[in-house]
Amino acid sequence: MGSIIEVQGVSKSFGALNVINDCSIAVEEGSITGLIGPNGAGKSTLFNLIAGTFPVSSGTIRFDGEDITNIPSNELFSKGLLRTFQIAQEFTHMTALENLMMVPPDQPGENLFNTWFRPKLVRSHEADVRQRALEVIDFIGLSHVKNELAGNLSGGQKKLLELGRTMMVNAKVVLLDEIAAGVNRTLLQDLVANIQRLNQEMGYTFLVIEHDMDMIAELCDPIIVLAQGSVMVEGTIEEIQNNPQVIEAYFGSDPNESGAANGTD
Ligand SMILES: Nc1ncnc2c1ncn2[C@@H]1O[C@H](COP(=O)(O)OP(=O)(O)OP(=O)(O)O)[C@@H](O)[C@H]1O
Repeated sequence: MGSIIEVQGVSKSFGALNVINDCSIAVEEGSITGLIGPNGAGKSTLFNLIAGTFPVSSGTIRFDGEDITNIPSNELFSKGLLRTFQIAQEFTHMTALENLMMVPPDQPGENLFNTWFRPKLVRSHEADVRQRALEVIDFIGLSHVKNELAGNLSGGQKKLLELGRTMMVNAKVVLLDEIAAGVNRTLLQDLVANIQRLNQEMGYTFLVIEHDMDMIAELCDPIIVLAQGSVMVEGTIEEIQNNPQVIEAYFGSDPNESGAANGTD
């Protein structure tokens, strides 16, 4: 398979601060690609550029062969490029199931004409969406809390719900930004298993920013290491862990003191 995301020679500055410097990455379709790097390396900024949250200063970004440089995030969302950041704004006063049902864009119910003049169409569409939401909530293992308010879910359950929301639309690529943060080990295993299932069974491609190196090691191949806004090295977990440049970037000149490549920060 070819690349589904291609970042070519992208730079981004905030005022005088050059955060992304002539950066090029390619994300293979069907992969779970990791993006790691020391604090301040520019990982989140690169995500924001890919997801259309910030405009690039220069360079091009392609998604599924199409030039998407500076296309706004809502348009990318409908093309199937999703970032959990934008779907994390779950409505805390709504139930877990309702949160899933809120996701599909262009619901007939949102159209005034349909609501007033074609109520049957709205009702049947709602029934389809509800059925889909029930399947998704079962898939992610949250059926037992489907009627719980989203605000009452644990941190890990919210992350699973965020992942579930990507299943309500036809996602092709999902950008996961530190999804393991604050999630307990049991739910982390559920998250990992669900990401792998979405990858294998539904063909999702993932680009994953993660500080949890166990999760990176379990999930990601290849792994791209970003340092000072450019790619330092790309490879398997073994290649990354044994790369002297990576060890230097993370731990400075004396890796042995820090227990190299096991806890990134
Ligand atoms: N909107 C912004 N305006 C100005 N500077 C910014 C902005 N966003 C990020 N930066 C700066 O860009 C640099 C890279 O930040 P970024 O969050 O992309 O790094 P990161 O690799 O994701 O770091 P971390 O691992 O700590 O999350 C930092 O120096 C940060 O202060």
